[in-house]
Amino acid sequence: MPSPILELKDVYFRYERDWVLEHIDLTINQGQFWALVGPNGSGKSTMLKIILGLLTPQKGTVKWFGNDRKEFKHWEKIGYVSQKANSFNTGFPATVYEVVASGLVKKAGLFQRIGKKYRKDILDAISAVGMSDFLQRNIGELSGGQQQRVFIARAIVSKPEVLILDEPTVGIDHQHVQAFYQMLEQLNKESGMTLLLVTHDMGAVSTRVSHVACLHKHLHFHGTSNDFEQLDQGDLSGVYGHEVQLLQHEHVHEEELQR
Ligand SMILES: Nc1ncnc2c1ncn2[C@@H]1O[C@H](COP(=O)(O)OP(=O)(O)OP(=O)(O)O)[C@@H](O)[C@H]1O
Repeated sequence: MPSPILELKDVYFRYERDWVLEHIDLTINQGQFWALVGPNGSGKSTMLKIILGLLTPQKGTVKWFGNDRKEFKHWEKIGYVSQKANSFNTGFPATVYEVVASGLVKKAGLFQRIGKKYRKDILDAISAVGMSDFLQRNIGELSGGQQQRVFIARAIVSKPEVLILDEPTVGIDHQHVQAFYQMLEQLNKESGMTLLLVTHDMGAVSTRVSHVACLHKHLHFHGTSNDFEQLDQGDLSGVYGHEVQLLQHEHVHEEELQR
């Protein structure tokens, strides 16, 4: 039996009068690679905040590693790369090596020098995201996609068991997006790290991930990516109504808008 890492049971959440999330049941097991997809306003960020313990659902339970969220203390097991990572201040004077090393501050202690002891961990994390050739490069000199890889290295250098990524491809140009997903796939397969990727880009991820959850207030589908691929257009329209077109072609629209 695979061990559940994250379990949401019958979760409901509202900010004001209307429910934003209703009856959410989701179990993520060790080693799985999940995509949480949904159109704008479907509740992805809200669900993420609940998962990260930043919001408390009015109903239902959230368990991490079998422990109720309120009793769960081992947040170091969870790595998180926020959407904001790719709007990094490009004037910040730190090298790739230093940015990744800063991911160890909690583990090594703020006032302790992150010395030789952790050098291998830092180099391994940088290598896992394919950035070994840029060790001494200033972070501000890198492209959006390269910066995002460095932030993932910073999140994984302390060896979390789960990595959560919120719309990680937003600042990445179109031709590098597939290489970026490939890197995540490798991270999942080679190190067995459990991944949860939040995105509205359903078409781009469904072949890379092992599982898909489609959110639009409810979880309309959650299961393996193979089962997801079997859903036909009609089923998807049933899930998202008119928004299915937007979901599948949003990246094209974005490109057109930039022209
Ligand atoms: N702080 C808040 N107060 C009130 N309503 C909110 C708040 N944050 C979000 N909402 C509402 O909750 C619903 C879900 O929003 P949420 O940001 O979770 O969706 P999302 O899928 O992450 O959207 P996007 O892809 O645009 O980021 C929306 O109707 C939104 O307007």
